[in-house]
Amino acid sequence: MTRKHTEVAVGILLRADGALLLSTRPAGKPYAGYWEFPGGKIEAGESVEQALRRELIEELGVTIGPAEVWKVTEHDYPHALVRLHWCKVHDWRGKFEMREGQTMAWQQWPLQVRPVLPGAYPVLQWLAEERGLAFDAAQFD
Ligand SMILES: Nc1nc2c([nH]c(=O)n2[C@H]2C[C@H](O)[C@@H](COP(=O)(O)OP(=O)(O)OP(=O)(O)O)O2)c(=O)[nH]1
Repeated sequence: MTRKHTEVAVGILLRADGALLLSTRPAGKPYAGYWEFPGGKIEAGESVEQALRRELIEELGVTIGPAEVWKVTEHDYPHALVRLHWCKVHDWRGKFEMREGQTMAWQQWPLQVRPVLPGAYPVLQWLAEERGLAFDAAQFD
């Protein structure tokens, strides 16, 4: 039987100084406590951009400006087969509030947080390559 994909919108929030935003997965979700990029499941009828805007208001209290899909990846977890639609985001407004009890961290390279969701490894690899840096996924398990 083929598994149905769960479509997910994910935001790579990039600060002017190059730092990117990661946050921890809230208690009660699969992989609770793992670091991830903010985002969540796309609901019926939503575009990636709409889903991302809604999720970031729900999770972080910030409203993002324009967001275009940069990469699409897939990851097969025991709990779900996910298709991740990654958007780089440079503009947002509002004050960050952890509305789901998570922790957030602006990270410069090399990233300091562990563990990171494995579904985010390919994008971390591309982001590192853009900066001419090496990325070793094994360090983030
Ligand atoms: N947000 C986010 N999800 C990711 C990343 N990498 C990755 O594999 N995923 C996967 C984990 C989950 O299976 C899925 C996101 O679903 P979720 O459960 O966090 O979404 P949600 O907030 O809409 O959840 P829900 O409570 O409404 O069910 O995507 C990432 O960097 N960020």
